Amino acid sequence: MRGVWTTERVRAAEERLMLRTRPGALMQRAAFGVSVQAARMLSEHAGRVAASRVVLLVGGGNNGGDALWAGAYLRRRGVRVTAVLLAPDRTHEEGLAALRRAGGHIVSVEAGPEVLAEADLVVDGIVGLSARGGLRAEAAELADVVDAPVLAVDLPSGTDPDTGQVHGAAVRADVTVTFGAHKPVHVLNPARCGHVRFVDIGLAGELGEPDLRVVEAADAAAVWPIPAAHDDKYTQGVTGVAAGSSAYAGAAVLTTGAAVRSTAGMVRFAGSAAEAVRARWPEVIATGTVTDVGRVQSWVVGPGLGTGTDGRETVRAVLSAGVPVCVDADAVNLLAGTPELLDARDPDTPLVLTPHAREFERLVGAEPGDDRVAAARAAARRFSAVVLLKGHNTVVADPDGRVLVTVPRGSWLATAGSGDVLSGMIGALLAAGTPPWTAAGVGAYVHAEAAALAARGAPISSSEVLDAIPDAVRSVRAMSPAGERV
Ligand SMILES: NC(=O)C1=CN([C@@H]2O[C@H](COP(=O)(O)OP(=O)(O)OC[C@H]3O[C@@H](n4cnc5c(N)ncnc54)[C@H](OP(=O)(O)O)[C@@H]3O)[C@@H](O)[C@H]2O)[C@@H](O)CC1
Ligand SMILES: [K+]
Repeated sequence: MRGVWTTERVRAAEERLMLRTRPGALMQRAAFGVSVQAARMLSEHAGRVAASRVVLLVGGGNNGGDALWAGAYLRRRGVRVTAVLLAPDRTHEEGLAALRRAGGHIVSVEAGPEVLAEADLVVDGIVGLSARGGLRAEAAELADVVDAPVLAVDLPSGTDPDTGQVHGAAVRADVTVTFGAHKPVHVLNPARCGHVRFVDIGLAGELGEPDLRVVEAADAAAVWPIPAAHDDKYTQGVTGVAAGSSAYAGAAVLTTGAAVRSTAGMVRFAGSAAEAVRARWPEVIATGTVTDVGRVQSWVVGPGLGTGTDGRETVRAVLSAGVPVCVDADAVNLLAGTPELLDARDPDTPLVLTPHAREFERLVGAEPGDDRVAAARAAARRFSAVVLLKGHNTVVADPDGRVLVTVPRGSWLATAGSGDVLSGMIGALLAAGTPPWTAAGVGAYVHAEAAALAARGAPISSSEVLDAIPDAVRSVRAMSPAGERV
């Protein structure tokens, strides 16, 4: 898993590191990294480095200082560098002096549109970790006329470093160079950041435990249940699915199918859509009610269940079964309407709640808001459950405060029934004994991978996501040396 640290933690780490380094050394390391990436982009986009034109947008802080120093380094490679000063009275002095010495041009904001029109590359050094709110008017006007590729220093200006949210105007970068650590914006708003490149400034030893973690292919490969010589149909776990209704048989078929496709374990189904489930998935043992179903090692409850009395009693029965439960869709709504249902749960029974934003609002009484990580964390603590908050970024919070996020790869999952597929996958992982936080995070990762594989650039349905689960598992195992070893 890749670690992500908030602004506060990065600043504290930088302060500790600065006590042991010569003044200005960190900025120069950072800026050198920016200049290397800039040269790479110039080669790619302009076909040359020397004699190409770079425009630096320079705000009134150290982010602007980084841009100015990077400009000075680029001058050594024969690049024509022009700095546009957005806060002339607060410009980083050493950086400005370094660019001047190196032969860079300095212009005021008024000249910005003219120099930008000639640029082969624009370096965004408007604002970094101190960013608050969207771009201010002058910066916004300049950002608006940029046509050339953009390299953002630390983060695209105008995005919130800790939530990735944009309120107002913001830069859209092709490449973002981050120093010493990945920050939340880099994983929560990849659309604004473009490709994120890491520059090591020696911070690693000062950072401590990450605030967030990003799920990677290796994590999925390491935990995905793959049958070995000693396994039989029971050792990978039996998933129970309580989903669907006469009105929503499709949800039952999708949820059950996702559990079938995810592992070699067995799947049992309970509900009024048993006939439809049996017809589509002959390997499933399907019965009418939860009480008839026999032993399972996990339950998935909720998709298409309805919010009537039958649904409520199903949720109650499942929560009192003493096995891990993934609570999705209508089961989340039922918990929101009847919180006492949770009393049926033994406090030691692991629970994964998988709300989307509207379900989350019903459950918690407030929208997730800008800080979705904080919202998911608070809900996890409140319900003593893993909370998987769906959205463009899926956020998975454990009651102990740990948070996983998945980085979106397109919006392919914005299709009816995709949540049903996810809950079936998580249920199968829970049945195999995967700890709930990991099951939810890794389930979401492979779900997104399945969608990306199925889509290949065109819109898809949830059935196609479901069919692509085995390919997604193969793909994460192939991407990861850990997967090869399993
Ligand atoms: N610490 C280190 O060791 C290292 C730090 N490094 C670098 O320092 C950067 C942090 O620098 P920083 O703290 O000087 O502030 P920075 O982000 O440049 O902001 C400047 C000023 O902009 C303003 N402003 C706020 N919001 C705004 C908006 N939306 N639109 C426009 N303007 C806005 C606000 O001023 P205000 O006008 O509100 O008084 C703010 O004070 C960090 O991201 C990294 O690049 C690297 O060199 C590595 C070593
Ligand atoms: K920036």
